[in-house]
Amino acid sequence: MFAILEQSDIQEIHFRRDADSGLHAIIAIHSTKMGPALGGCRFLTYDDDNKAIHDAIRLARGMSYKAVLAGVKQGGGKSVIIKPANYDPEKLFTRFGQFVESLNGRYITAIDSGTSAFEMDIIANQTRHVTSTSREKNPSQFTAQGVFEGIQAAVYHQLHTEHLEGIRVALQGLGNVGFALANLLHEAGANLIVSDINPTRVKQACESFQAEQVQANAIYDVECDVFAPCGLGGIINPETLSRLQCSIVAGSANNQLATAQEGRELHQAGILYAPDYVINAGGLIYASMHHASEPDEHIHTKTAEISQTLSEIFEHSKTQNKATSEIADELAEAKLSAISA
Ligand SMILES: NC(=O)c1ccc[n+]([C@@H]2O[C@H](COP(=O)([O-])OP(=O)(O)OC[C@H]3O[C@@H](n4cnc5c(N)ncnc54)[C@H](O)[C@@H]3O)[C@@H](O)[C@H]2O)c1
Repeated sequence: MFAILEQSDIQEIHFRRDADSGLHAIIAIHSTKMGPALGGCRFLTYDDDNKAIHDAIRLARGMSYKAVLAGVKQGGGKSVIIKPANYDPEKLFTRFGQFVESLNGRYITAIDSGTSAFEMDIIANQTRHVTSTSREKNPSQFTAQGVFEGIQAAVYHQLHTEHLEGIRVALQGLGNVGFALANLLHEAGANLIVSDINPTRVKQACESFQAEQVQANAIYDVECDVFAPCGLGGIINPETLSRLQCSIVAGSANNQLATAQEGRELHQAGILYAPDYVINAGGLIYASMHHASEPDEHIHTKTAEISQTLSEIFEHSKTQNKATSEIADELAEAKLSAISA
């Protein structure tokens, strides 16, 4: 286990099992150097426990990198609850809230795939170290806004146009972020090709945004300007990469690259990749700054800085002929190591 922690430079990992509620939860904390670790709570089914542990670890590190490049005073953390076949949400998330509380504020939880304000409200009865409850705005709106502006920056850099009118965007995943992003893109005049494993979401997107639909696995083959992954991670992998017919990959999903190698290969293929943890920082910015009672205008200003950071990464990638994913990692690591422990 320590080898795994060392590999990802993880500071702490906590486990909680509760037989009564069926809770099997993991909280990974990458670093608290910049402040309490903040990161969402995933509630998904996993084939085996190791996959859940790896998810928590990888995502926690991404949160540190995300926070330091977004300029918010948080460390990186993530939690995963392995979704049981049968469960009472009130009981399960009450126990999880107690787990979060037991860490005395070193970890602050938030929504992520599989959780919503409903679960956060249950957690909030047990701890104040929680964001994105129903008393707050949905952070996904801020994530979508940041991704939208990041796509604009990528299109400007790669296609030399300031407008999204007529730009073809293949959007994978129409959940909290994907659907809000589709709305913004549609309003800006982009043409959408969408996929989701949930047919209801696809139908809604087709009706609302005059989007074309493709089967979930066919989204990689769509000829487009931008491929926007907004579902789950690991979708840029040896099987999918050679199929991509886009100029830009820019979406909200965390850990889009299966390995660092795919980042290099995208660069070699001339596809501009907007590093996931940079472009999708809007939700973290909102959660962090709202938790610290900062006014909305400061939150919007900070969210708008995402596209500036991306533009700098794109420029460095061009001048150094290096993958954007490597440039972003180097930038985040340099900033993190400049902060004293
Ligand atoms: N919500 C946020 O503010 C936020 C912030 C940063 C990063 N993210 C990341 O963005 C991604 C989406 O987040 P979300 O909150 O919208 O999650 P969500 O669970 O609301 O939506 C995910 C959507 O993807 C769909 N999906 C799953 N597998 C798919 C597949 N193979 N093909 C097509 N669609 C598929 C699901 O049916 C669902 O509609 C996740 O990777 C999440 O970690 C979200």
